[in-house]
Amino acid sequence: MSPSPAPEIGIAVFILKDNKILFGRRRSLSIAAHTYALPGGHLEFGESFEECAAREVKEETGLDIKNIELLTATNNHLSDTVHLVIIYMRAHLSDPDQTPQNIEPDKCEGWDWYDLNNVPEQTFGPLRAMLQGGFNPFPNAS
Ligand SMILES: CC(C)CCOP(=O)(O)OP(=O)(O)O
Ligand SMILES: [Mg+2]
Ligand SMILES: [Mg+2]
Ligand SMILES: [Mg+2]
Repeated sequence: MSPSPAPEIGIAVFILKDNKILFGRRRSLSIAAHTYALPGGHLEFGESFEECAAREVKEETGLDIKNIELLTATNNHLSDTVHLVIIYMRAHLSDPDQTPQNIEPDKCEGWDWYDLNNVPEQTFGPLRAMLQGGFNPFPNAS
C-alpha cells in the first residue's frame, strides 16, 4: 500500500486596512474552489512564514505588506485527497494607498475589502467557521 501523501502547508494572510480584510473568490482550483478566501499559497522549501506571506500576496495581488505576524494555524483534513495545514498571518499595507490587482485571473475572480462582520456568504468553510467562532485577526481585538 503506497504511503499517504504528506499534508500540504498553506499560508493565508489577513491583510488589514481600516476595519476591513481582503478576500478574493477562487476559481475552480483544487482547494477551496469557488469560495472566497484570503490571499496566500503553499509554503515553499526554505521559506519563512513571513517570506511566503509577502511573496504570495505580491504574486496574487501586487500588494506590498509589512508588520507580518503569525496568528494561528488550523489542521484541515478536507477530503480523501486534501489535507491542508493552514498557517494564518496578518499584515498591513506598506503603502495604504496601494490597491490590489488581480494578478492571477486564472486563479481568482478578483479582490475586494470586506468588514469582519460582513464576510462573503461563500467564504471558504474552515475560514468562515473560524471567524464565526469569534476569531478576530485585528490587533488589540477584545
Ligand atoms: C488556501 C491556501 C492557504 C492554501 C492553498 O493555496 P493556493 O491553492 O492558493 O496555492 P498557490 O497560491 O501557491 O497556488
Ligand atoms: Mg499563489
Ligand atoms: Mg494562492
Ligand atoms: Mg504558490
